[in-house]
Amino acid sequence: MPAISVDTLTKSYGQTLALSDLSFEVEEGEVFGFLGPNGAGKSTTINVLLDFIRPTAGHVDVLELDAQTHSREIRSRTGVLPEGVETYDRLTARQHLEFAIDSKGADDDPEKLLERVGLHDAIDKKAGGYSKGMSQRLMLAMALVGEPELLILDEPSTGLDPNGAREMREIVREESARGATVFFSSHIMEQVEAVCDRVGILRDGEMVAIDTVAGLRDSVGGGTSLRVTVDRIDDDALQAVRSLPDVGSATVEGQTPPTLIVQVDGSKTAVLSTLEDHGIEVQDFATREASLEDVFQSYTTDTGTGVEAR
Ligand SMILES: Nc1ncnc2c1ncn2[C@@H]1O[C@H](COP(=O)(O)OP(=O)(O)OP(=O)(O)O)[C@@H](O)[C@H]1O
Repeated sequence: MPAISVDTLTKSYGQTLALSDLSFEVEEGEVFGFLGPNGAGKSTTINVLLDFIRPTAGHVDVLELDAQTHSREIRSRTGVLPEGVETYDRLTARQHLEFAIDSKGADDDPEKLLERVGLHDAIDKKAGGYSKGMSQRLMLAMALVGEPELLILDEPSTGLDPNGAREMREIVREESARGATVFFSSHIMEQVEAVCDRVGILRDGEMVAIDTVAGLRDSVGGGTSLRVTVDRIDDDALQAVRSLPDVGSATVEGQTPPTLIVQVDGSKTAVLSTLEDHGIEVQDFATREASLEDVFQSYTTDTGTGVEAR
């Protein structure tokens, strides 16, 4: 049973087409990573799920309810960590939590929730004095109120240090273990890679890929990334590398010296010899397993090859 079902969703802001015929589903109990570069439409999608904005066309169900006509019930069963921090300067963490618990009709213990997010020491301090990371932790504690069936986290790692980011991942895992569905937008690949069952990559308002992390890696070439430092590069040589049967994508990173990042499934020597056939000197090369970062790059930059067309 899908927890979120987005069907041919289109949203225009005047002349700007933010979402174009977007369709996807998030299964109940799944941790779903929603990735995309700035301006791809992630926040717009989240705002439609919560009925903060209305679609231009299409239909969205959340927890099997129509997102537009049942938004109150959906919000009462959903925990939301919105983009940007919206704490009240004059209220303490405890007061924020009491407010959230009251408005959801829940009976959580504010102290326990703040302990979970590592903010227990600041429980009676006013949020006006909080760092960005502390405010983010507070917002996460508020999202957890009432053991929601669905958690919608918009860029949850914003402002968190590495410890905070790790704790956030642990909380996502715990929430998933108790059966919650987690929908989580990010452009931080490591976060997504570490916790998500499936990932959708949004680009210019369209879903360009949706799969498990392993599946996405395979789709860009068997999971190996070859990094080749060359003395120079030209379009002919780049195209020749891209047309090799085992190459998923090839991008140029940096110019002094130029470095090619090639997703390759199979023979790496073919890449090196193709470059040399074009009179290009290979100065250095290294291979590593493709990270989700490589996958993201190949789906969201124009310099990748036709993975989008697959
Ligand atoms: N209120 C608005 N009015 C006009 N255009 C908007 C509005 N909100 C978003 N847009 C446009 O819609 C597109 C999608 O924006 P959106 O904020 O949904 O992307 P995003 O993927 O969340 O980006 P980011 O990662 O930067 O938060 C962008 O082109 C943006 O400029």
